[in-house]
Amino acid sequence: MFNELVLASHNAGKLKELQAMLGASVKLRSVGEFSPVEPEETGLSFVENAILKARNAARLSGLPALADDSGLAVDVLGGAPGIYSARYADGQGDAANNAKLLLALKDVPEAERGAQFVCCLALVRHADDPLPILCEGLWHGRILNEARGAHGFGYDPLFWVPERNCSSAELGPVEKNQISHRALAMALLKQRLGLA
Ligand SMILES: O=P(O)(O)OP(=O)(O)OP(=O)(O)OC[C@H]1O[C@@H](n2cnc3c(O)ncnc32)[C@H](O)[C@@H]1O
Ligand SMILES: [Mg+2]
Repeated sequence: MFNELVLASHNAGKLKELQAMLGASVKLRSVGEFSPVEPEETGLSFVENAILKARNAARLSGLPALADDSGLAVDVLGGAPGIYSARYADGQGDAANNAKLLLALKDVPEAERGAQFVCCLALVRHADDPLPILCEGLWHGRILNEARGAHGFGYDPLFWVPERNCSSAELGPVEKNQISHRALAMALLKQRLGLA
C-alpha cells in the first residue's frame, strides 16, 4: 500500500526501531530531510501530538506520514512525565531526564515503582487527511534505582522488564522490537495496512 513514508520524528532511535519493524518493503524517510524545525507538541494527549506531527511532516514532504508520540507514565507520579517525557528536564536531553526521574523516585520502594511505556502511532495519507489511522501500545514495567544497559535510547536504562528479567537497555534490538510498546502499536498498524 505504501512504499515510502515520511517518519514525522527527529529521534534516530525511533527511526531505527520502526524501520526494522516495517521491513524493507516500506522505506521510512526522516522528516529531517525536509526541515530541521520540530513542531511544537501542543496537544494534551499522545494521540493529538502524534496527529499534529504526522500532518506537519506530510505537509513538509508531500508524502504520506507516520508519527510516533510516546513516553513513560510512572504510576506514583500520577502518569508523569507522560506526554512531557522528552521535555521532563526542560529539554536537556535523555541523561538529564533520567537523572530527574531517579531523583523523583529516590525514596519510593520497589513495589510502588510501576510504570508503562506508551506509544501512539498516527498515519496520515496527506496533510489534511480526515481519518488518520491510530494505533497504540503499552509496555508494563518498573523504574529501576540505577541505570542498566547500553542499548536503546531515552529511558530504556531505567525501565525494568519483568518478563525478561533485565532492563530495556539490556535487551538487544531484535528482542526489544518484539515486545515493546512500539512493537505492539506497529503490529496493530501492520494489520490495519494489510502488511501483517
Ligand atoms: O517527537 P519526536 O521527534 O518523534 O521525538 P521525541 O524524542 O521528542 O519523541 P516524543 O515527543 O514522542 O517523546 C518521547 C519521549 O519518551 C521517550 N521514549 C519513547 N519511547 C521510548 C523507548 O522505546 N525507550 C526509551 N525511551 C522512550 C523518549 O526518549 C522521549 O523522551
Ligand atoms: Mg517530541
